Amino acid sequence: MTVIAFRVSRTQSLLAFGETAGKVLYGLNPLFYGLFDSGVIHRDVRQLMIAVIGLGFGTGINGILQWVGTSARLKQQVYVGFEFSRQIALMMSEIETLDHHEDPVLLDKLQSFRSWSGGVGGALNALLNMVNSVAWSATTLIVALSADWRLIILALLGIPRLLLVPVTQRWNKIAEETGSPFRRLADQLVDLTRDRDAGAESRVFALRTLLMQRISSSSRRAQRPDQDRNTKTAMLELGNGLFFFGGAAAIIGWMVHDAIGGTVAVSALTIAVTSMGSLQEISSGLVSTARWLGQESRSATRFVWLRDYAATIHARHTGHRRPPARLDNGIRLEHVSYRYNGADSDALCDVDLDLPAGTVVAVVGENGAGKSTLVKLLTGMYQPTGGRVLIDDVDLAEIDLDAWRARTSAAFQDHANLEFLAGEAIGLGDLDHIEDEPEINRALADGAASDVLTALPQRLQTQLGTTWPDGVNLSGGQWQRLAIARGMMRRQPLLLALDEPTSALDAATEHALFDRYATAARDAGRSGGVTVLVTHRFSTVAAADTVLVLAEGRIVEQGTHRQLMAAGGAYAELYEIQARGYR
Ligand SMILES: Nc1ncnc2c1ncn2[C@@H]1O[C@H](COP(=O)(O)OP(=O)(O)OP(=O)(O)O)[C@@H](O)[C@H]1O
Repeated sequence: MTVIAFRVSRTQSLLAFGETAGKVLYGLNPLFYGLFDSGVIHRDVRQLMIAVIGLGFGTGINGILQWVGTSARLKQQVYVGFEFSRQIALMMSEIETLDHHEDPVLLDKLQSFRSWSGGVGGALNALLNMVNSVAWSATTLIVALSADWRLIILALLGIPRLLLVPVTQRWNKIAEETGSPFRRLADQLVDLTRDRDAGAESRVFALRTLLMQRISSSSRRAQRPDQDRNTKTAMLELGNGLFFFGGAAAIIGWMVHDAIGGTVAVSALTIAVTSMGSLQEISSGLVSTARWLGQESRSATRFVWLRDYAATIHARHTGHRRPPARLDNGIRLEHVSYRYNGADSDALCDVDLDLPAGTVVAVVGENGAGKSTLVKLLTGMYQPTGGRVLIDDVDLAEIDLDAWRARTSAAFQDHANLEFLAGEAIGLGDLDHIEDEPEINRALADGAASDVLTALPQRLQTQLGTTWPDGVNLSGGQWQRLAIARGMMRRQPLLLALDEPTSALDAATEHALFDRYATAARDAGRSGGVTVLVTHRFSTVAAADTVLVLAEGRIVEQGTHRQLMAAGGAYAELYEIQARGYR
């Protein structure tokens, strides 16, 4: 990590070492104090001059070097902090699947990592502190020993404090990890107070007091391990301080006794007294450096854990085959099951299914039936825990996921409200055409969203989102239609997955849109692409080539609208119930 820190900004890293030179100069001060006392006692002007120049020069240069070094360190810390945030974002975005967004262990680790990212930013800081402390302690020790051998005992008195560092490190690690879930909870609750949509609900239901209570209680629970750790560390430090200063007082007393007897020079006594403070400071410096290093190494361990986690997921998906240019047979699910991490039953269970090339498939079913899970397996967001998804007879696990994604498109109910320029928010659906206005307008038309654009003051150049200067807010339905248009950007995808993208639209608009998808899908039949539409509205799916009815993770009915109606099963019954509701 230190190497990365050094690479991020070499100049600042090198300037930061100015402090080390300053520390060496500062370590010579006891020598000049001793010289000064001796000069006064022996009325030696030369000694006095050297002492005064030495002290003045050392202190002045040290001040400048400290200033240069500290400013460089601070800048360095910010640069390195950014670099590590960038690397985390890169690692997270490179993970091909979505499982990690739902893994509480990973989320807690990420929280610890974020909360203590100062430790990462301070990688070089910790190293510098160590180098500074070592340079300073070596200079001080040489100066002290040149005055009196007993001063080595002063240095040894700081050792127990250093030996106890692993104990405090353990306390720190426990405190950071125990507090992490509560810190994450507190952060999420604070986010709820900032989020506009959650803000509406929290006002309607008068949740302010409850939210504030929960924020306070989770913050308290997050801080409690820190407080316990601080109390224990303070007690330990008190013990260490008493031990050091008790021992130091005995040694100085011994030297004073000898000075009165004339066997120790007054200058040596001065060096002893001034060194005592320095040695205590040095031992504090070394202890806090060791703590920094400990925190740094814990952050590094989490960083490495995250990197290994990302690599494990990468390794799970080793597929490197290209997806076909067009689908001849279509997509087949062969005894596919999927169970979420920690769940005790399958969300999808032994699904055996053909989605023929060029067809439009509607998926219906009650809440929790497994519809979204099916879509996520088709788009490769999750890998089946059993069975295979075959793309023209090739297992999706053998296909390069990035390449597969480049040939698929989607729109989701939980779409992102991308607060970019309107044109970008749509064009992102196909990066090669992000600035291609005709294509963006075509996608808007295919997604029945052209009128959303008409209402925007600067059309495609309109900034979306009122949190930005001149930003425009959209209604839930308008955001959703832009998300659908984004999904329409890619021409002739092999899979177009539409997971309830029309839930915020009225039934008539959804019906019209779905008919349009069906026509577009048949027109685009040249690529053999499969269109999968998930919906709760049975009335909109009549145009589909196949309707799948899912219940509790299984396909319970399958056929055309007519066939299913004629069969008089669950589909026909639910269709009738919904149709009565609309009459
Ligand atoms: N991240 C998750 N972790 C654990 N279980 C999950 C997760 N997501 C979904 N499930 C469970 O898997 C099952 C299927 O969920 P899925 O979201 O696929 O249903 P759905 O048919 O799309 O529902 P809806 O119509 O409400 O969107 C449900 O029992 C749900 O509780």
